[in-house]
Amino acid sequence: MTRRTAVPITLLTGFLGAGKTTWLSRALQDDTAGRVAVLVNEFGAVGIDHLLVGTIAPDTVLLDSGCICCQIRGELKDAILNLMTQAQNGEVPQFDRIVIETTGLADPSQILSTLTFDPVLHNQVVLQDVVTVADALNGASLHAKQPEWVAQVAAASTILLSKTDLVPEDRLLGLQLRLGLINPTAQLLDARQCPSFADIASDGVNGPALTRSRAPSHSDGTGAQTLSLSFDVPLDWTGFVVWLSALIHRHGTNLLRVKCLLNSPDGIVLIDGVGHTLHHPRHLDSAMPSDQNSHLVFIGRNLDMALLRASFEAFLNVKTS
Ligand SMILES: Nc1nc2c(ncn2[C@@H]2O[C@H](COP(=O)(O)OP(=O)(O)OP(=O)(O)O)[C@@H](O)[C@H]2O)c(=O)[nH]1
Repeated sequence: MTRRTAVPITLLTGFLGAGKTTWLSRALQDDTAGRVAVLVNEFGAVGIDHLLVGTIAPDTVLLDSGCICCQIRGELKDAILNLMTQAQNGEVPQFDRIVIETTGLADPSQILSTLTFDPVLHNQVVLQDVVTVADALNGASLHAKQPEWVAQVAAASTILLSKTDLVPEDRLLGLQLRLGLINPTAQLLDARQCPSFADIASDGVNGPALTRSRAPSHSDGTGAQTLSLSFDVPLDWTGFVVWLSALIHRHGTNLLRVKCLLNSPDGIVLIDGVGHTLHHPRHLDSAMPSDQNSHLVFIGRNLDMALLRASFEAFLNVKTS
């Protein structure tokens, strides 16, 4: 029996809303992508990213809710081993690379340790790249205060700067300097100019920065909370926009991430917010959960999530589950 060589793993990390899914979707569509299996870990009871990526890579696996780095490391290992077995049995297509997209709140050093030192995984997979997407718009202010952001930057073999189109050159230079101070060995690239896995390949000199990561470790005590709301009735758009704007205005610094996949009369719309920034809504052709419900996910710190739900329901006159 021929023994399969270890499958390379690309660990894709970056703070909430940095642009991980955007870059990954692009890389998967590149002609040189090859055969890729994707594992997505999301913070929040309702996964949205796997739906977006899943339209491109149908075998995308959503890991159960919970942070990969502290709660479900066993599940990550099982998911990898399951994938390998399924590919061997012909139940899923063969793949030459595994990409793991972590939640924006994961400290990669814990995951690196599992991938590198687990005695079973050790023979099956090899960690090839640690790619950290750093948000040029929010990186220098909002994210830099978060311990997970520092840990992600510190662990990178490649840092992909996203949203460079949204910031002036001088601000970009400031952030680049800062990133270089935290992790002087990572290669620093513009995410929009590097659309493929070949672009981000580290040269082997850097290697995954397991031992260099001295950033504070992430624990459940960071105070991050998540709220997921689902509903199946049409939404009052004007009311929703007013409510969301007020929420972001009031809680922008504590509200780390908003993601809404809405079933509207005009089709499926994705609304994306990072801190105070609300990105342009995007119409999606597919990527709707089979239940056809609308889903909202909020991630924040020091927020009263019960109050947030009550406020949404009262303002929009919608009952959520
Ligand atoms: N203008 C601009 N917008 C971007 C860029 N990259 C990402 N975005 C937008 O930023 C928002 C968040 O991007 P995602 O790719 O969902 O970020 P993420 O890191 O996967 O988010 P989480 O999984 O929630 O942590 C989306 O609305 C994207 O369209 C970029 O380079 N330029």
